Amino acid sequence: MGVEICVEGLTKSFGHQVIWQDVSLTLPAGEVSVMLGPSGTGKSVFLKTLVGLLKPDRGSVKIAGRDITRLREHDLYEVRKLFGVLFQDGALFGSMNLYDNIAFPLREHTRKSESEIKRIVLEKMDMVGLIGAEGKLPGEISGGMRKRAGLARALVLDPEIILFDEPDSGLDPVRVAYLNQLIVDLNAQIDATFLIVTHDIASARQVPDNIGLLFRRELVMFGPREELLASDEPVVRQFLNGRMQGPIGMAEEKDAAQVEQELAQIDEGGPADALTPRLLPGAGIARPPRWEVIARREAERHGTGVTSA
Ligand SMILES: Nc1ncnc2c1ncn2[C@@H]1O[C@H](COP(=O)(O)OP(=O)(O)OP(=O)(O)O)[C@@H](O)[C@H]1O
Repeated sequence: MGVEICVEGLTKSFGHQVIWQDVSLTLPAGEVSVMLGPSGTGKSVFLKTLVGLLKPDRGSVKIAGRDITRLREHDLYEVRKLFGVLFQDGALFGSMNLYDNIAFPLREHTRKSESEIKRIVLEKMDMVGLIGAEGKLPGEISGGMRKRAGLARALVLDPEIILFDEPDSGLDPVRVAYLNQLIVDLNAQIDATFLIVTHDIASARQVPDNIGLLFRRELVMFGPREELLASDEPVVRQFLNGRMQGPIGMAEEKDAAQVEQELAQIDEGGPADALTPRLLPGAGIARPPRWEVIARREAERHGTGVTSA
């Protein structure tokens, strides 16, 4: 079972540049959450702060009840073992084949025998569909395969929390669809707490239990998927619909009068958006028990049993 992450009043600056302030949210144990936000709003900084790679100016990050912002390096090292992180490019060592890349955390952080390591590496490679590619170098495979190899490596220490930094960047839509399915299947199988930073709205609509949005140095909203997808908050609607009209500008925020004029001109036409159906785990993979509760909640809000297929 994954662990809950409870963030309270978190603020981070670099020099005089405030990245975000007073961020509070709870990532529920075992659930999938997505963090959205325009470029440069500090999503990667947020991930790094959760894992203790960056120290916030103020606030707390409680993981399994311990505030990691106050831990000494040795204790932080222990807490970090709860995490698996999938970096944007997979962060593989270019001179090592996939097997050795994936075995690396086990050889570094455990005293397991090579035969035990082999069992675990092959199990994780099987989970991400990479069996047969053990001997390949990262430079010899596609971007999608590199992501999956990075994911297998993030899984070998059986993490309670997995952070994904733009897992879909640089992938074609079909590979993104496969990766999303893999993420949903993995969550159902290992029950860890997932946080995904992405720019891909289609993924954000289908995959998570919860969605958050960072903008103007603040967390505009964080809550259940169906709540954000139905929100009238202009920033949320603009972002989820990928529109130019609204508070988010090309480089900076726009002035209030311009935003008001643009919003007045939007004709959304037709009935309010139907709730995008949730991506279900693949055949043979049991749905986590929480899905029943979520399906009921979504059906109540949207009037149909869209998620209980
Ligand atoms: N170590 C650092 N020192 C100083 N400034 C930093 C550091 N790391 C990040 N920043 C600044 O923090 C801001 C937010 O960066 P971050 O990469 O978290 O944004 P992001 O929302 O992930 O962007 P994108 O969606 O484009 O990946 C940027 O202005 C960046 O320059």
